[in-house]
Amino acid sequence: MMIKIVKGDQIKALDRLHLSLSGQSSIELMERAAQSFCDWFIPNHAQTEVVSIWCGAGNNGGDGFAIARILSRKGFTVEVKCCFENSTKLSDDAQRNFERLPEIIRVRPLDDHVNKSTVLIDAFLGVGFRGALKESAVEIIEKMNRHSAKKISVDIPSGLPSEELPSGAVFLADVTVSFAQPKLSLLLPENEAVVGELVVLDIGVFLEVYEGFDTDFYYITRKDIPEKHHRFGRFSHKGDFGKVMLMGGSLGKMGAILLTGKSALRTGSGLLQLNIDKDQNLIAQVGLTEAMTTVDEKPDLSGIDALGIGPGWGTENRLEKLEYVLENFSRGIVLDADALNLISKNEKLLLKLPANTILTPHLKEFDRLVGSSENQLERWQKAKELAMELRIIIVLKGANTLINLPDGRQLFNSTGNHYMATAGSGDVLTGMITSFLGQGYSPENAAICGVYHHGLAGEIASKSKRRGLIAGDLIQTIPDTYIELGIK
Ligand SMILES: NC(=O)C1=CN([C@@H]2O[C@H](COP(=O)(O)OP(=O)(O)OC[C@H]3O[C@@H](n4cnc5c(N)ncnc54)[C@H](O)[C@@H]3O)[C@@H](O)[C@H]2O)[C@@H](O)CC1
Ligand SMILES: Nc1ncnc2c1ncn2[C@@H]1O[C@H](COP(=O)(O)OP(=O)(O)O)[C@@H](O)[C@H]1O
Ligand SMILES: [K+]
Repeated sequence: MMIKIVKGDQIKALDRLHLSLSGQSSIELMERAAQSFCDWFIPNHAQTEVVSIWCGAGNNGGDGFAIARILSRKGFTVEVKCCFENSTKLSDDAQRNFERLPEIIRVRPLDDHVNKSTVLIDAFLGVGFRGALKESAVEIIEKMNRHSAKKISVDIPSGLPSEELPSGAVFLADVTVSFAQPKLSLLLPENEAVVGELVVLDIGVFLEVYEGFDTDFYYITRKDIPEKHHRFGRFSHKGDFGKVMLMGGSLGKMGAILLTGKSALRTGSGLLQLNIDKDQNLIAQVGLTEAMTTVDEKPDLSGIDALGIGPGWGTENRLEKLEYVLENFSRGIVLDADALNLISKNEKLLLKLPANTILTPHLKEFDRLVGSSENQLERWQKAKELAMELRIIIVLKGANTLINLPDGRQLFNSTGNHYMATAGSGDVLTGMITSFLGQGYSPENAAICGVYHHGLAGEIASKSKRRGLIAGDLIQTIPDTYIELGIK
């Protein structure tokens, strides 16, 4: 069961359902949210930081008061800035947490001067924000934005609607720490400057609770992955791990298909065959000793469990070969890079794609396929429609890669980081997804596991490599992703 990305205005109902199922009280859930925030905050910040928490009158403010209490008890210097008039009635849970503020915390009224804090936490408006901002709220947001401190939003930046782009003043966060599930607007690239780094914290909302909510958007988390993996036994042999064929590479671009091939092997493929140009055979054989090669224009596809096509391939004189494959193979195909570019130039190929073919375009490749979009929301919609119409899977790559399934579900990935924006990292993904297909995973699970492990490899590798991360590091780190997830 996967977390759904429930709309902002459904979150209250979601909470109610969780509370009735769990027997928890709303104040306990708020405490859990505040505690999770602090569990993330404390190891990432020195105790010498001076923290100013700007709290509104709703439950977002309630989170802020609870965070203030917990951080103060942990030794941080904390002050609370009340972003409401004295006469304002606070929400019940906000009021209770306001009353629980320890005396050591300085509580500043709305009109008090700006202080010398080094971290500003925005707990002013959360998902309960509706309509146009009141003038007084605009002033508060602008005041927060002028502050030179590091800026962290609780749940969502104040003024940002849950599903759209901001239409007025909005808090500009360096980091947004969201609870339970990311709100859709946090995943829009257009909102990057508003959201900053995105952290999503599990606050223990029961997964069953999500079932009744109507949305096609899902969020893939760590919990979803182990159950999707196949188990292999003591008597498993290399045939059980699948035989994959990869087509790609061309003069000057052999590296791409070699990366894809190494990635497939590291992901667990039993047998790998590279189909490459005849004059590039030596490079392939020397570059990847574990692989077999074929140089046939119409290679024998019998016995192949999955095919990955496109990295480094070029589009010159490839049309006939791609048609041959699409007409003669339907066991599991991943199309990437130049295979996608070839389809963009020959749209009729789209109609030849066997059901459940996996396409892995980055944004530009996707736009080449379907035409440009005004914004990311429109692009997501087009990806969904195309996947449904052709009964295929479209893996729209980028931060929070979006997997579009034939039944209309759209799954956002939660792993990965910007250090993965380096040449060849998409080729690595193609190898991983093809490998899982070859190991007998359903196309949906191959796409999910491929994308999740790929991003996780990026996270693990970037701990030591940072900006120096290259695609080869991702490949070397694939085995660590199995260890990290406890998959044998
Ligand atoms: N499952 C969850 O997601 C949980 C959510 N909690 C928190 O609860 C928040 C939602 O709380 P609420 O529903 O009380 O709402 P918020 O606190 O987000 O917003 C309500 C407040 O915003 C003001 N407001 C709304 N629209 C405005 C406008 N246009 N201009 C100026 N002011 C405006 C209201 O007057 C009210 O004071 C979440 O964002 C999160 O921080 C947590 O406490 C517990 C668990
Ligand atoms: N900012 C980012 N955050 C997370 N993942 C990213 C980011 N930038 C790129 N990636 C991932 O890296 C890969 C890049 O693929 P692609 O653009 O095809 O690269 P190449 O063509 O060089 O192989 C994709 O899987 C993408 O999701
Ligand atoms: K906020």
